Amino acid sequence: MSAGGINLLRTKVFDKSKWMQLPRDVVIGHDVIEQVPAVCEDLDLGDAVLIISGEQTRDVAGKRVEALLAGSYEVTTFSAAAGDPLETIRKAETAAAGAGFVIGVGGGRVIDTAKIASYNTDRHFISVPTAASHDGIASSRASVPTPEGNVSLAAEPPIAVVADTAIIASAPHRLLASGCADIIANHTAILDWELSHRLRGEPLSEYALTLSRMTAEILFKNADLIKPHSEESAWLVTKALVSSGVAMSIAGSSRPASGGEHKFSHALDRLAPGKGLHGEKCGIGAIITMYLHGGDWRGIRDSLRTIGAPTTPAEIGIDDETAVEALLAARTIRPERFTILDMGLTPESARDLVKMLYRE
Ligand SMILES: NC(=O)C1=CN([C@@H]2O[C@H](COP(=O)(O)OP(=O)(O)OC[C@H]3O[C@@H](n4cnc5c(N)ncnc54)[C@H](OP(=O)(O)O)[C@@H]3O)[C@@H](O)[C@H]2O)C=CC1
Ligand SMILES: O=C(CO)COP(=O)(O)O
Ligand SMILES: [Zn+2]
Repeated sequence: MSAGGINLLRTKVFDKSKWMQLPRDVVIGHDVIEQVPAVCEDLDLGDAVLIISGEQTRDVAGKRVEALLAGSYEVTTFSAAAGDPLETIRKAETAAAGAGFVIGVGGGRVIDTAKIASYNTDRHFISVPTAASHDGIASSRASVPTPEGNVSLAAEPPIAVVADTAIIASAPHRLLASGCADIIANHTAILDWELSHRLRGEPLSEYALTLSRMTAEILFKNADLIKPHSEESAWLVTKALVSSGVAMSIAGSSRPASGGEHKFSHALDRLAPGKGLHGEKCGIGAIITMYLHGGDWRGIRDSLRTIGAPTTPAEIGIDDETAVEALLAARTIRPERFTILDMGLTPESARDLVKMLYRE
């Protein structure tokens, strides 16, 4: 296979390409909300800003951001009140179209609304999380519940993240514990990804996978340092959430942080709406998927307990039969995402798993 001394096998044209979108400024720490004007100035995003926040988070931090920017920018506000998410997104898009850039100040739902509205109107987006409850803080993905199930959408990656640990530490501890559970669930998300790679040839990103695993391991090892209303805990968890979001951005999908445990959580979103937080449901699901992978499921359960996150469906008001239904329905959510829950789970085995692993 050689011509004129050149090995033809080795001259194959390299035609891979990838576009990763990562935040430009990430500011984390005590009282950094005061840095929002400096960040906007640094990024030179225009004169008109739309600030999206929620009913509670507007009081927690949205109004402060409005006040900080009022002197220098034309400020409009949008309340992403809980309700039909798709309708809220459409209304947010209309508001975003009239502004130069968008700031989302709130929890996961508010950040996702701001992210999608920015993407669909081609506006830059700044993420100001008020709680360390989910790893969408810094990612280029959004997760939206629809009547057909939860969809993972491409969204505007934040050009900046401003995470004030004083605000995050004063949020209800349940939100921080939920964020920890979302990260701990990366352990099983990765195992599902590797399984799909081995069985189905799904491409793996070693960098995204390693970053996601490392993030989960750091949190897992430091579970006993996570305390309610501690700014140091808020710091540790927020950094982990940013890092997990970056892993998703590197992969160009939520695969490094979302496997069967997330599909179980999304099935519960539909079967038991309003019960439990996103990360809480993912952590509960990860106990079962880790057991099925033959891994340290007790370790997952114990670290969730240490952090103060729930470990059984009953703790979030979900009965065992609904959990069984969610385990079985998980495979119908994003069916192209192959996970351990696609490997022959039956109603009987799902019932046995729920009984055995969620005993107390
Ligand atoms: N893009 C991604 O990759 C990801 C997206 N998600 C999405 O994020 C959402 C879940 O986020 P999550 O944060 O758990 O839930 P929510 O955004 O629903 O927030 C839960 C509640 O906490 C309140 N809250 C937030 N911060 C504070 C605070 N500092 N003090 C007091 N109350 C506060 C919110 O108030 P308010 O009423 O003001 O909103 C809301 O009532 C889901 O929609 C999920 O799909 C989750 C993981 C990853
Ligand atoms: O929640 C996520 C990662 O933690 C995003 O995952 P989904 O794509 O399953 O919504
Ligand atoms: Zn998640």
